[in-house]
Amino acid sequence: MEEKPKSPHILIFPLPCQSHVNSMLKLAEIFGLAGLKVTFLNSKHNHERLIRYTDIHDRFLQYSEFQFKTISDGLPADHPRAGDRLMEIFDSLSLNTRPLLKQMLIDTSPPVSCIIGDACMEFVVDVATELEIPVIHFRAISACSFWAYFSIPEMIQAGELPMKAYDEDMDRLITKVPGMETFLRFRDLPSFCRVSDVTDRDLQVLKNVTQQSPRTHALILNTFEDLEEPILSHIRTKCPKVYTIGPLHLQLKTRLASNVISSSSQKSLNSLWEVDRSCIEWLGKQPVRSVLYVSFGSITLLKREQLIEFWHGLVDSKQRFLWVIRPDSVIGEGDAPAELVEGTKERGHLVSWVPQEEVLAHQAVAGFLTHSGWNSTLESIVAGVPMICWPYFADQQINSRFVSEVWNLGLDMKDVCDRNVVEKMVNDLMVERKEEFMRAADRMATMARTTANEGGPSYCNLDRLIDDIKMMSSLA
Ligand SMILES: O=c1ccn([C@@H]2O[C@H](COP(=O)(O)OP(=O)(O)O[C@H]3O[C@H](CO)[C@@H](O)[C@H](O)[C@H]3O)[C@@H](O)[C@H]2O)c(=O)[nH]1
Ligand SMILES: C[C@H]1CC[C@@H]2C(C(=O)O)=CO[C@@H](O)[C@@H]21
Repeated sequence: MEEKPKSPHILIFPLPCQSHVNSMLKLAEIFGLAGLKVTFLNSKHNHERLIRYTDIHDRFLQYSEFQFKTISDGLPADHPRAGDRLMEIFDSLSLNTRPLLKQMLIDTSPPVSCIIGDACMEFVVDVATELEIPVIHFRAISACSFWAYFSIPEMIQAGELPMKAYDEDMDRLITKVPGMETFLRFRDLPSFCRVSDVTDRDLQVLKNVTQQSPRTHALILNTFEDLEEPILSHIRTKCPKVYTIGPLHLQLKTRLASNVISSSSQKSLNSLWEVDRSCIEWLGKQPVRSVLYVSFGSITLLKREQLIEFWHGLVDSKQRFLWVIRPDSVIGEGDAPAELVEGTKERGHLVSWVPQEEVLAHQAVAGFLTHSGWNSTLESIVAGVPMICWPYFADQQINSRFVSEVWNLGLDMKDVCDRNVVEKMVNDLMVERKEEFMRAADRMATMARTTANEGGPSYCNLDRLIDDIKMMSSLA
């Protein structure tokens, strides 16, 4: 009798950072919908907060072949895991988590047939190779950011990195990122490139992890061909097998809607904090397309003076605004300054955490002042909402350049925090150039929805990925 092909057992392991967890959790749920056996490996810290603030366990109970496992990220419980201190996680993972992962893989039964690992974690490829388990990389950033990181060795070789001195010409063009020679400035590079010494720890970490991706069976990117094809063709010269499956949040929604069995709620899993739904009621009282939504993601930290500059610019713009100020996001303070809360009542609404996809889809929202995190950028693209970009760190700098100069979906406020600039850009986006940006955003939103709908390129790529994983497992 023909031996039944082995069914895959996939271990999905994100960088223990909220947005990476949430992206890969969406992929995991799609695998659950496809009936695959999945072990989702989350850090203890993040899993406890997911349990506390979402319906994660009930939501995944319906997938009989799905299990959560947790692992220590090696950081103390009170570590902020935000701002630039987040970079400390890399050493901790490599030192503390690596041996735990190896032992877990040895002990897991049935054995793991394929690891989908966050491409930020170099040690995963090393451990998997030692145990002869195939690895597929998932990188939670844009193709353009990935490609800039991948080109760091060439930039160093050509003397384009590091910074020359602190009076560096931040607007000098970078020529060693193929496909970006005509518009990429030094200031648009990932923030880890703003160093005067190429041995800088963070630069080395990001350079080295990105160079690992060609070692893996394939690379998964949460993007789509219509958005980044020119850059994807460059990446494919180094990583031949790239699966573009984005926008992932839209793919999941599409697949949940067409799955008669799934009882999954559409409630957001993007929660490391209590979601405040008062914003939806407040939005319901605002005129159509009248509100600027303001949020800087799950990691950004702001100085008090920066917060005040944004506040004056928003109030002076005379536009309505919904502003997320995350509980841990103001350096040296707890919540937002009292005078800011008091002075905001007339046209603004302050909240600590919102269901962002729902907010961006609301008819009252006409613009998004964002830090250009990749998930926020994709969510804004899908919702057809133009952006003002104020990048904080990592891949955000290059995302904001593409939003403004390549995709024409908004304005880049990089490296500036001034009330007059905030006021002017808000008025440009919400009044002066509103129709222009809305038209461009609507065109891109249509392309995003087409690719993620059944039969679209991203949808079909994800089906191909599932078939690829099944094939790998049957050959194991
Ligand atoms: O009130 C809020 C604010 C944000 N979000 C969600 O939180 C996520 C934020 O993700 P993202 O926009 O990617 O920003 P970060 O949390 O900062 O993400 C980190 O990880 C990303 C890759 O996953 C990188 O692109 C970013 O630069 C990096 O900072 C999004 O899905 C939002 O929908 C909410 O649900 N409610
Ligand atoms: C901790 C940050 C360093 C880089 C990581 C990342 C990436 O995939 O390059 C994006 O932003 C952050 O989430 C991670």
